[in-house]
Amino acid sequence: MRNRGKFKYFHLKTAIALCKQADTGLCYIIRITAKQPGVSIVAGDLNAKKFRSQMKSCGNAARAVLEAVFGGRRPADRALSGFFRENRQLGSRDRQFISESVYALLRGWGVLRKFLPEERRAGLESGEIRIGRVELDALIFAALYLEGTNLQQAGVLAAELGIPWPKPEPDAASPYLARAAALAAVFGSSATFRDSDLVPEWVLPLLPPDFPADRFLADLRRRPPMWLRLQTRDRDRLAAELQSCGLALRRHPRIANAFAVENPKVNLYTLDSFRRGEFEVQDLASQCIGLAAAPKPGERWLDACAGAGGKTLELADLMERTGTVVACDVRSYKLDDLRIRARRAGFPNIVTREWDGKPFKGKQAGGYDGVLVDAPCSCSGVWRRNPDGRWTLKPEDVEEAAALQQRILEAASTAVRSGGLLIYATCSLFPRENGGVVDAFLASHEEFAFEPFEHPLTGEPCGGMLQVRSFDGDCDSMFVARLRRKEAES
Ligand SMILES: C[S@@+](CC[C@H](N)C(=O)[O-])C[C@H]1O[C@@H](n2cnc3c(N)ncnc32)[C@H](O)[C@@H]1O
Repeated sequence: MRNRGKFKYFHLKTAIALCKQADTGLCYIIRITAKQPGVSIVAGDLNAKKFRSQMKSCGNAARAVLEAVFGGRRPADRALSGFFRENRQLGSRDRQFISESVYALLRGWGVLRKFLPEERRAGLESGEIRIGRVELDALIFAALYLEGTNLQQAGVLAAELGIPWPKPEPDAASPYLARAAALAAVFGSSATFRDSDLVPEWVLPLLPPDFPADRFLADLRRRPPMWLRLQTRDRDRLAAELQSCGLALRRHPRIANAFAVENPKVNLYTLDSFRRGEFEVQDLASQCIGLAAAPKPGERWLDACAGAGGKTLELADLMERTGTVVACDVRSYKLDDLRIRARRAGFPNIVTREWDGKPFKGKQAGGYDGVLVDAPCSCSGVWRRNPDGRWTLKPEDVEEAAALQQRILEAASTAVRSGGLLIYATCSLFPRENGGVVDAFLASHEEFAFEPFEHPLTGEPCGGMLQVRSFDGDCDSMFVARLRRKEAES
């Protein structure tokens, strides 16, 4: 750090510095040019006073989220929405910065936790101690620096905390690990880092044997884009309308209804097109489940684990609003959201029903052309969006999930008619919950067999089971199996 009159400079990169004007508190990212002595402002005027108050809220939010997550009370998304509900004075920019910082903290936790002394780390992760304010601010700075996306804020934080700007080794093979090492140097930590720090140690051995762990781990460093599924055939008109609202959209090359939002800064839920039910936010991997099921118009389908109905709506849309999709869930309150979504889009072919999770009887038994079982799972496939799950899931949870999935698949399969389809899906990456459950089911159900289908994202043939991976489409990861019940001999 250097003092020059009323400016203080904090070096960010070789030729980039953060400049804080002492009298006004305004901060600038500046470029120091060799040709033209002096400086040019390249980013922002960030008001340090405002930023300090934003940081205070950010620290409060981060503490509330870490305590909820590690105390086993609530997942991060719910803890953060709770914090925003209790702090209604926060504007949309504050919320965005807070949310980005808290998620950066959780995404990089495997690296960042190494900067804490062992005892404090253990106490914090077991929910027994509160994290100190300075410690928390330093971790937020480290999280922002590590991801390299909010460097201006990281620069101001470093200045406030008196942390020298880390200097990563230039031309390192992994800039991310180089930034982690540079942080360790400024924190006086002797920790060393590997890509695999981004998940607990037990995770990689449970992935499929040929799984490209390097690509999986690289994806865990950033969240996937938001994906929309358009629910109207008038796609060009809707895409143009969304673009005119300031959204930058990228259409998936193979799936006509799937659009990535490159700049999710607009509140989608306030748009007229959303109120008309013309699109839903649904990850690309999740959209693959409906496409693998490929229900036909006029058919009768059962969505046995419908929850808030993301896939129910997709099935109903693929059926061109004809036939019937019966949406069930053992937690009937979850169907409330589904009803609202179905009404908003005016689907005439969705009905909801409670289910006790037991085998179907009477007319329901064998009463459906297709049954979808989108089973509750470890959710390891959505760790890009919900990074806290990486730090709270235990190996025994995977075993428990597999046992539950087996029971649900067994019970739901009774609703498939002779010659009908049974689709099993999870948002897990672990074969124990995926192929393991399907193979065990088939071993005691000779009347079902795999049915090949096309990979919705690539068009490649799949032999009846598919793991959609995050790097197949910059999305979440999901598993799907397509089974057909053999025609009964008459
Ligand atoms: C992965 S979520 C479903 C998500 C939903 N299909 C969607 O696309 O939005 C799994 C659902 O299975 C339900 N479920 C069904 N049987 C269950 C059981 N025996 N125990 C726990 N959850 C069960 C959960 O309530 C939950 O809503």
